[in-house]
Amino acid sequence: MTSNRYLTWTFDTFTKLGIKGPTPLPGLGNFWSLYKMGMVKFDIEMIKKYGPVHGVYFGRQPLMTIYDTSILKQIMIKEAHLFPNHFNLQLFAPPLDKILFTLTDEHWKHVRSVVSPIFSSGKMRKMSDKINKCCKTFHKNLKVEADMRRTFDFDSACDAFTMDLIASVGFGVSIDSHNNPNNLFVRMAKKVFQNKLTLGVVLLSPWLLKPLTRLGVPLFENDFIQFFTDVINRTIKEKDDDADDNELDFLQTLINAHQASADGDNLRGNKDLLAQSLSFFLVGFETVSVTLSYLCYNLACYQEHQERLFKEIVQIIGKENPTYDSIKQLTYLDMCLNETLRMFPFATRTDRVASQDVTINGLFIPKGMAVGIPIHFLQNDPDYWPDPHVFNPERFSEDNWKVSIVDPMRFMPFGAGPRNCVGMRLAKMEVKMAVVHLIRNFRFDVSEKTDVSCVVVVDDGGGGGDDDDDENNSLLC
Ligand code: HEM
Repeated sequence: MTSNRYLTWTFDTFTKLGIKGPTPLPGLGNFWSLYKMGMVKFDIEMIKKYGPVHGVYFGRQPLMTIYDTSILKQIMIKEAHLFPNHFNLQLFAPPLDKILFTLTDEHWKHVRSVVSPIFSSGKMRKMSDKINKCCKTFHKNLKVEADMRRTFDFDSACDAFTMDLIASVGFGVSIDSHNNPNNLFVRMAKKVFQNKLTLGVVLLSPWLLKPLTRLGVPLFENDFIQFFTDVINRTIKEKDDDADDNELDFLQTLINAHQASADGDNLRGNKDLLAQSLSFFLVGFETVSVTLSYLCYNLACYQEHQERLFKEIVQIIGKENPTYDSIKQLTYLDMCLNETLRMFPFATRTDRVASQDVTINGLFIPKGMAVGIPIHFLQNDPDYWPDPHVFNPERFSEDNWKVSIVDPMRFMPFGAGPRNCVGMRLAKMEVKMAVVHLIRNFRFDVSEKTDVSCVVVVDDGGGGGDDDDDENNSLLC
């Protein structure tokens, strides 16, 4: 039985297609096993047990997990027009139901074409100053900890840095959230991820969300939405037509794009505008923070790679502020970042939905079927990546990448095809510029006190970065 966009729940959906999978629980699908094991382990177990194409029930939605990269290439790239949308759990109430990630078909195409130029290389170049400013605040805050030689939570420091970035790059607001946790912007932004009740519902029975939302229980608190609606309305009102292009933040650029067409309908109304601005928080905050944190952790664990990276940074960037163009020369940094994204991709999986019945490489995929793409296991399968848990940036050296038979579908931390991550360029630039500022000033080491999130920066890296004139920077984080 097929509905307009999704397949409806029937126990024999996969049996009819001749596809194996774990037995679902009535009403919960395979949620219980998924909840117990976590997404990554669940994917690995299911692939081992039921093969590279198998069926699971994600709540009420049958979902075909596909691990075969030749089929994935067709779905995500070559035949992407047949799989234009994400599987939308319809978690979000307005206006968040309009964020790019959840939009579908023509509406998605339209908004993506408006949003994409915001992430062009030209625009990225103009972002450098703002990012450097946030990096310097980050460095200053870490130095305080270093001077006191105390252990602290590096993840939280990365969160604060990323929050400053979003406020500055996204909304043109300059903050230091590490030292001002009670700042209104910081408090409102933190509310994004704080509604525990509805998050619990999302995990256990997502289909309850719609009725709950109708009863007035939103996924996100209303004052958060109201705060950002006011920011946007104020910015529209105060729009400065003579503003220097370098000064434009994303919100202002979006507003310009919105108002560029004669009918003002480039983004369909302020709701689209609000949604795209808010999506900076939903998709641009934790992704960058976690990636930066893991990269520094890897460098702390593998001192020889940190040393090599330090030398590259000192040689190529020296004391200068890094820029969009200068960081392109940091090939070893690129390798280290890629290897981190391979080991710890923020999105452990992504998905697509078939818009019509289609047969790919002999596999029949009915209209409305959701296809699950297990990014984490594709990038960590020991049969393909030897010693996948070892941080080995050499895997991404130009020579190895060229001569080895690396299948590009086995490295897709930002997804693939027309529906890939629109913010990839910005994300990579933010992480790399932060690493330049940190590594030339500090040396990261693993703390003996804690295992994962804390690293110890024992001394000034000796790179003499411009961030600080003092010698002997020492830091525990
Ligand atoms: C290291 C950081 C990041 C990672 C690993 C990441 C990863 C991803 C992935 C895997 C997807 C799904 C792609 C697919 O299904 O093919 C995605 C989509 C998306 N990302 Fe990112 N992302 C990051 C940072 C950002 C940032 C900084 C922004 C914007 C400020 C952003 C905006 C988006 C948007 C808007 C989409 C939806 C695109 C669409 O549906 O057209 N991401 N991201």
